[in-house]
Amino acid sequence: MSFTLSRQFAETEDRNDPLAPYRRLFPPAAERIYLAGNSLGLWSERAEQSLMAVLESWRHHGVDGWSHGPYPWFDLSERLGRLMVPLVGANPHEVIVTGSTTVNLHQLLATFYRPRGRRIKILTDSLAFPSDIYAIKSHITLHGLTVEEALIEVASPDGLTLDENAVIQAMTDDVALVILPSVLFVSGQRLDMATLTAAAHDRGILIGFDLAHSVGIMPHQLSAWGVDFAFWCTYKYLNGGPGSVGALYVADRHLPKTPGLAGWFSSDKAVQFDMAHTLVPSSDAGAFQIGTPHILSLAPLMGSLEMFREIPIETIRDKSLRLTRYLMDLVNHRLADRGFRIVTPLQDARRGGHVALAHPDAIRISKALKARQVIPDYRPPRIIRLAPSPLYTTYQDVWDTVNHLWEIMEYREYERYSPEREVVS
Ligand SMILES: Cc1ncc(COP(=O)(O)O)c(C=O)c1O
Ligand SMILES: Nc1c(O)cccc1C(=O)C[C@H](N)C(=O)O
Repeated sequence: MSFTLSRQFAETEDRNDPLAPYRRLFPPAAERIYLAGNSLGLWSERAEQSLMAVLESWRHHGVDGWSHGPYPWFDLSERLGRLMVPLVGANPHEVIVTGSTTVNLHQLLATFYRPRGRRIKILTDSLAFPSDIYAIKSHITLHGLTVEEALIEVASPDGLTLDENAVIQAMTDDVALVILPSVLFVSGQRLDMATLTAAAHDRGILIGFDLAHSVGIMPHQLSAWGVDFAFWCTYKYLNGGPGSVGALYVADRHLPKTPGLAGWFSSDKAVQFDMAHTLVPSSDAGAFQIGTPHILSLAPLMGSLEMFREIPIETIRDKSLRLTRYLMDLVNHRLADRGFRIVTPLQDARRGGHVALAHPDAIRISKALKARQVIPDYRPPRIIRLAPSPLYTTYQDVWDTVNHLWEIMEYREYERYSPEREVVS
């Protein structure tokens, strides 16, 4: 066995890892091998500290917490938006922390989907996250159109990945809007957002991306690529906690813009408390907020985003790629002939932060991993997703995971588990 496949290699990599000190800030990472950070990132001490600070501010200041204390709540969404700017490659006024992935997509569809004449269609893909499809269908029907006439879901050649050329070919002159994921949630394929954006614009089509599976794990250049809008969550690689507030980006050239769904937090902050019945929308992305920010669901994110302020996103991407490459190498060498197939693209530029393994016994293997305190998740069709999170996953975690898989297969341990799905996974 070559040195790179040995556990000593993993130990050496961990010793040389510039992000190693951050793992100590995530105590649960030492209690199990947590590889579900692409679903819900782990609790950190920093997140707890900022949550406690907000609770203390509420206790101490009451209603004055909106304007007093270490983190006044009134413009917290804007300030957190600015912390997010380096992660998505935008200008500060283009980003706001608000809503959730799905709610933000509703807001952006309400704002940017304007079917006119022949251009009535929304182009998306057959592998998109279901919530995005439900939101898109809602807006099509709200416009009095049928899904059959106005939705294009580009087919996948293999049920797991997309061919970007096929997506571009589907950008016909009846398409008004393209909505795509940056990284496919099952296979982990990363789409070429720059090329897709240029192709959409060449054809006079607006384009927006769901960044749920790429934010916090890789750099983006939304402004430079010319993306019209984007939306994402903060509870995966950004570790904001369950249900933490999401975020969105709207390109400068679309600002100022009246939001499709307005509320009093869409207001220009200088006049919001005039309580007038005519909305004066904020001139920046803050206009796409609706009601009172969910401060308790923003609070942990403040502490969590401090870590991202300290670390260049390129350093995170570098470790992420090294971890996933190492994982795939180990799977190829140690689990050959065990029925696994890596469905995530092997090229660095074409994959996101997780590795997806197809196996006929994926559910039972996932359960056997969990029983060994290794936390993956399962997604149809027969996919085990493994997401190393650079702030807290070690190379030794990766080596140990593959070793657990080897033992589970060697001793047929997975046969002890039922193939029934769990309700939430
Ligand atoms: C790609 C993608 N889009 C949308 C969602 C829905 O996010 P939310 O439930 O926060 O609206 C998720 C995750 O749940 C997701 O992974
Ligand atoms: N948002 C989630 C939830 O509320 C419960 C369980 C899982 C989730 C997820 O985020 C799953 C995730 N979007 C996925 O990639 O499958």
